[in-house]
Amino acid sequence: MNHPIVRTEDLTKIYGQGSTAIRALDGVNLAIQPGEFVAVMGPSGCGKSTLLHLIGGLDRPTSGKVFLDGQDLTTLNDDAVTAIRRRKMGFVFQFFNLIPVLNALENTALPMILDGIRPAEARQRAQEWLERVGMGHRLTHHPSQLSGGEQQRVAIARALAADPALILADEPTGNLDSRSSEEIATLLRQISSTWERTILMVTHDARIAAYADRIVFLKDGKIVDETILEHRNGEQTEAVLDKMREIGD
Ligand SMILES: Nc1ncnc2c1ncn2[C@@H]1O[C@H](COP(=O)(O)OP(=O)(O)OP(=O)(O)O)[C@@H](O)[C@H]1O
Repeated sequence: MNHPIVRTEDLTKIYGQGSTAIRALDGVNLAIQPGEFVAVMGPSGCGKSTLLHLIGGLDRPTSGKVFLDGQDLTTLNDDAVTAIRRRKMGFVFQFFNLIPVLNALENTALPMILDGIRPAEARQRAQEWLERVGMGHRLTHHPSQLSGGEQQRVAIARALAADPALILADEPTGNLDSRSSEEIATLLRQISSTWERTILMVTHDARIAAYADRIVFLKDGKIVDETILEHRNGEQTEAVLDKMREIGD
């Protein structure tokens, strides 16, 4: 078996104290293999965002560990976690988070330039990834000149261009219509299958989750079920919906 890119060990997050304490995550053990595309689903408030934030080093657990590429993030100071986040993780958000005054190429190149990569090389890598995600014809467009689906493609190129070990996607289709959502899910599938990148995605949408290799179901902060998908092209949406009903939405 491969060495996992991500592994959590009894990951627990408690918000607040005493009688108002909320156990948002409760002893989560999850391993994600290189090149795997994993979706996390579960009812509202079950801890999906908390899990993504802890793995992404955006917040710290109450107890338990997060290993990224074998390194325990929970033992590092904030500066070291920030450096790992910048070099080893790519984030994709629901609202794209592109910089309005920069064009697609500049948005994609900026994180690399901030990380010390020469601007010419950063722009070249940015252009290559924009072409791969189907945005080669929109390099000089600004976010306001792009559709939601196109903006998300730019955000995905930006996340990939720095060659991260892990892509974390938080409701990447949450702000898109159903056609654009399926196109973005198809692109994420391709990023995993063709370019062998590792993806952890949180989603409410069973149709989108059905493009992953594996779906992990969370409830009340615990992993309660897991489904390995055979088709990975959205065809098994009904089976995912059945599982969600079984778990209780
Ligand atoms: N900063 C915080 N302070 C206190 N409680 C919090 C905080 N963040 C999250 N929670 C609580 O922790 C639990 C898990 O929240 P989380 O946002 O991880 O759930 P989720 O599954 O992502 O929900 P949704 O699907 O609605 O986005 C919820 O009960 C939430 O109210």
